Amino acid sequence: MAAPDLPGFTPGTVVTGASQGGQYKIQSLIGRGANGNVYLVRTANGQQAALKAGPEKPELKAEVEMLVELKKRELENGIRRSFLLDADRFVTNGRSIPFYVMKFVRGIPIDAYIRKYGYRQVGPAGLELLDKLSGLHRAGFIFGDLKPCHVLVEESGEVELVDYGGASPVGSSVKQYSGWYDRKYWNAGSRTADPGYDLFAFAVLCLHVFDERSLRRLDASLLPQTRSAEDLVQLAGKIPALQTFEPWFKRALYGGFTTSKEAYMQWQALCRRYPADRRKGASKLLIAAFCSSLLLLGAVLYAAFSL
Ligand SMILES: Nc1ncnc2c1ncn2[C@@H]1O[C@H](COP(=O)(O)OP(=O)(O)OP(=O)(O)O)[C@@H](O)[C@H]1O
Repeated sequence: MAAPDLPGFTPGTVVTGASQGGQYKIQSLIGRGANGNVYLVRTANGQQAALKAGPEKPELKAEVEMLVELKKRELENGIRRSFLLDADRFVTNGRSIPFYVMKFVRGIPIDAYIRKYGYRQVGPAGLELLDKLSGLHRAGFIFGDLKPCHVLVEESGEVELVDYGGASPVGSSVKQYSGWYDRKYWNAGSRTADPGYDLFAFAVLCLHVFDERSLRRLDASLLPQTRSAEDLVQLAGKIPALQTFEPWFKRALYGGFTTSKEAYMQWQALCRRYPADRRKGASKLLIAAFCSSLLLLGAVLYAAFSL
């Protein structure tokens, strides 16, 4: 269920943090999540950012605490570029509303991105995603609720995870998950947070993006107790566009990776065997076609004038 409207969070309002004084001017509502609403804002130095605010709820509090902890561990690991920019409270109309500010991701969900730019984009986008997951795992967390709407891809190809509400410390219980992406749903492992949980979800995400109909059919044909990783491995083997990555899917679905770095390395190696980047290929083709038509036009004009 989406969060309710927040009084005072209208375009033009300046949200001021009660303890740290950060100021954010609301531009528009981006969307509503279960734990709060996400707004596009402008910071005091003119940058765009995303601000999530919601009623006082333990889930939103946990989301902020997780992001604060992640930022701390990233700083310890020398990673300066953090997703979390600020976390504070806004006092308005006698109410104190918790909020946090994060990087604004100008991207589209990974499934829409692959449909828009061609199936070969799964190679580089997958690699970027595995890199992000690997950083998160090194910091001691798993993402948990990995699904297309939580993986946004920017025009540049950069991948960003949004909605850390399902992130859980390694070793704890995964607190937020979604049907197909959950390995327990497929009787393929527990809901204890480990890197393999996210890798399994990424494998199912690919099956969903590339052959939703077969995945749906498979799911409908099985009883809860008969679902298995084997069924997903077989499905992966039948999708021609994913054939290059078949050994990777097998390992991820059977829980064969010890770390996400290992998964990243194997994906990277398989990418080298993957046909060339369509986006670049397509633009090269367009340039070649444009140049040929110019040459043809020149030849026709030359022939016409020399007659
Ligand atoms: N940093 C961000 N930059 C751009 N868009 C964002 C950002 N964070 C969230 N969004 C978008 O805002 C909307 C609400 O996001 P939010 O993460 O709160 O919830 P959700 O993922 O839609 O739902 P739920 O929390 O119920 O799983 C989504 O459309 C999401 O893509």
